[in-house]
Amino acid sequence: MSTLRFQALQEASNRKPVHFEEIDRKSNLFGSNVFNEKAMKQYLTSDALKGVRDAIQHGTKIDRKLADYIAMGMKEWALAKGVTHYTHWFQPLTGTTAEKHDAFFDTSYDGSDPVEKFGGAQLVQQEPDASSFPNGGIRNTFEARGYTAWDPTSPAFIYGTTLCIPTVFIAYTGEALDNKIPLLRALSAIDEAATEVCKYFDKNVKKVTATLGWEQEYFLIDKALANSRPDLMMTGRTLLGHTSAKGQQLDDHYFGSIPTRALTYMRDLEQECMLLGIPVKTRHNEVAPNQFELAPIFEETNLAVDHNSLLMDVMQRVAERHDFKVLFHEKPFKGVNGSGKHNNWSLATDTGVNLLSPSKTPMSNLQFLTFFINTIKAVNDYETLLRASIATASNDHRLGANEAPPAIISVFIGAQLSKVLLELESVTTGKLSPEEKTDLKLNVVGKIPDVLLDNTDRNRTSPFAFTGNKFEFRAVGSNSNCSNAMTTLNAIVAKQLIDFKNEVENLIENKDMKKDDAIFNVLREYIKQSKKILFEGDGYSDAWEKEAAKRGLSNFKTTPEAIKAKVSKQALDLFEELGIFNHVEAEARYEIELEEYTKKIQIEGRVLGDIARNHVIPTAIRYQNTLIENVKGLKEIFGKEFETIAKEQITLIKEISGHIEGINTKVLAMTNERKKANQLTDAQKMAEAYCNKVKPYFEDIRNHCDKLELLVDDESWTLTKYRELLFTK
Ligand SMILES: NC(=O)CC[C@H](N)C(=O)O
Repeated sequence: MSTLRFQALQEASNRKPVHFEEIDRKSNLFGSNVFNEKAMKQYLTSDALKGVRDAIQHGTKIDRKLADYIAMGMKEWALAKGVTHYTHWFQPLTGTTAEKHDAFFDTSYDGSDPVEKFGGAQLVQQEPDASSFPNGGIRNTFEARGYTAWDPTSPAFIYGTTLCIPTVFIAYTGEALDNKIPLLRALSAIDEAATEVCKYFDKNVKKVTATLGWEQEYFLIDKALANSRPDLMMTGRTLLGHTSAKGQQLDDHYFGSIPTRALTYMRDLEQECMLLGIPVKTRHNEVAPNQFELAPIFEETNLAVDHNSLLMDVMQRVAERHDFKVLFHEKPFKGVNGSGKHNNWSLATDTGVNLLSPSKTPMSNLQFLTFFINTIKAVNDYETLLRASIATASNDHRLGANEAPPAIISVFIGAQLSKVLLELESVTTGKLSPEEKTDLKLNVVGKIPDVLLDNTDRNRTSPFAFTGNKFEFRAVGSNSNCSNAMTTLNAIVAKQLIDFKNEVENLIENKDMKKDDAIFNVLREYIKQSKKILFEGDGYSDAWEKEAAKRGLSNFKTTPEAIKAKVSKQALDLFEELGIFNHVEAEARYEIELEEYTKKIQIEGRVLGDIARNHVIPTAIRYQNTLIENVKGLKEIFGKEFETIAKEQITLIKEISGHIEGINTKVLAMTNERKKANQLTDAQKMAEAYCNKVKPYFEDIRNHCDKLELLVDDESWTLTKYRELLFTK
């Protein structure tokens, strides 16, 4: 009998929910481990507090002296909470978070005078030994010149006994080495561009903040069971495994109550989130068995991205206490729903207006339409770049499969707003008559809040859907750091708003138009130019693939194809113009992503080869031997007659041999393709070889293994099965 699988099953079925009780109500706990306004007021001098506030609100630099004062306050606060270490917490291009802890504890040169020390220098800058973080050739490994620098816009927090200081990670030569720097640059670009456009409608607007509310989907699998699967442990997904007879067909998990163990985990997790100031609000079961979702209240984008990265780390740690393993992979199980991280995005002014929310007056609705239509136009013009921003080896499995949006980027706006756009499309070219303007304001623009009240339609098949007061970018993968998608989205909309302003100004200055006329004229043209991106139908259907191709929309099914858009002239110009990436940075990131893709497929190929040959084949042979023994026995007893009696067994023996042969040939062929691919020196070509030559063998090998799983005696099958992974609660 296969020991590991059955031991794991035994362990998992003996589990009881871990005892957990909330220590206080959420509102009392919220942010207690965050160096937020409340803590700063208590621990900082008024000058230091003002310094931090100015840095957050206006990007003002904090000088060294002030940094010393802030550090002093931060240290006192942290020590009072039992903290012993501090770390610069950053997000290198690995997609996860990194940290190197240092103790506050220090001594004088001769070892006397032990003290707790932490000054402005330690707060502001550190040089981690970061030579092995991906940098795409920006730095040589032998000169690990990268440093981390404090990002005061995301507050420091305590996790365990460590004070974590959110930082950017930057090369000595100034290039960004992380996910945060480009994001901050994009956020500042959209702030500037959107504020300018807002001034057409309200002169008091001084700042526009991009907001983000992510939804994190994940699978929760019993730790013992997850650990019993080498593929899950090494790659985050199952590379083989026959579909369970029961999957998500009955929707009984989706619409059922949350299983007790999972719920206890969620409560514990939510408490941690409260302490860390992550405003989680929603929890529920997701479509596939053992799949769940968690969502917070939206926040400023930089903070929201930090919170999501932190959350993913915390989720895994809390899961340990509950004997779970969290799977963030976009497609851990074939044949059932995968996991996304839908990014709900909007823009908010410092005067308290959500720019993507229609309101009561025609004027503010014209503002809404301006931002709404500009966003559509941005997605229309940069659909390939947006697709590239969510491209990863793991998300490739999800896009277009089992209730996940397709790889084609399109925008859903609902029937009502489609009607509004249709009406705006026919406004007069040039100056509008007073009657037309009044009519537009009263009957089209002015009616938007009412139409939206009835606009309850949602389209879950759309990768980019308007949902009443925000856009939901649904194509983002559950395992991704949101910053890639958010940097791109905010950048393309920023660029679009800059162009819009220029075009409106041009009409005002050179065509003698009034502001409103100019705005209507430009918007009308944008609507006409953005038709191809709008799609209201079923994004999962084959008909849409055909229609999208006719419209000239891209449909990149794999990462190597999709990410080329990151180094297109259009993208390089955009990033350069907005100061988000220079060409070196953009090229470096593209290389890093290609390399990451190649490595992921390489690892999967190796793990699959290993499991197929070292687990599946020996198990199959053992079972085949049992059958052979059985046939021999039957022959002994029945003589010639055995041929009829042992017919089924003989067929089975042959089938098993066929699959064994299939596995061996395919694994060998795959290994050869890998060797060939490894010879390639061009990163794009290598990734393509892994994608088009190596990866296709995965399905073949898997098919043979999965067939064997159905043939071989359950008792001797070593790999924990889909039904066990998905239905053990
Ligand atoms: N219910 C849903 O919205 C399913 C979403 C799906 N899990 C995705 O990958 O995006």
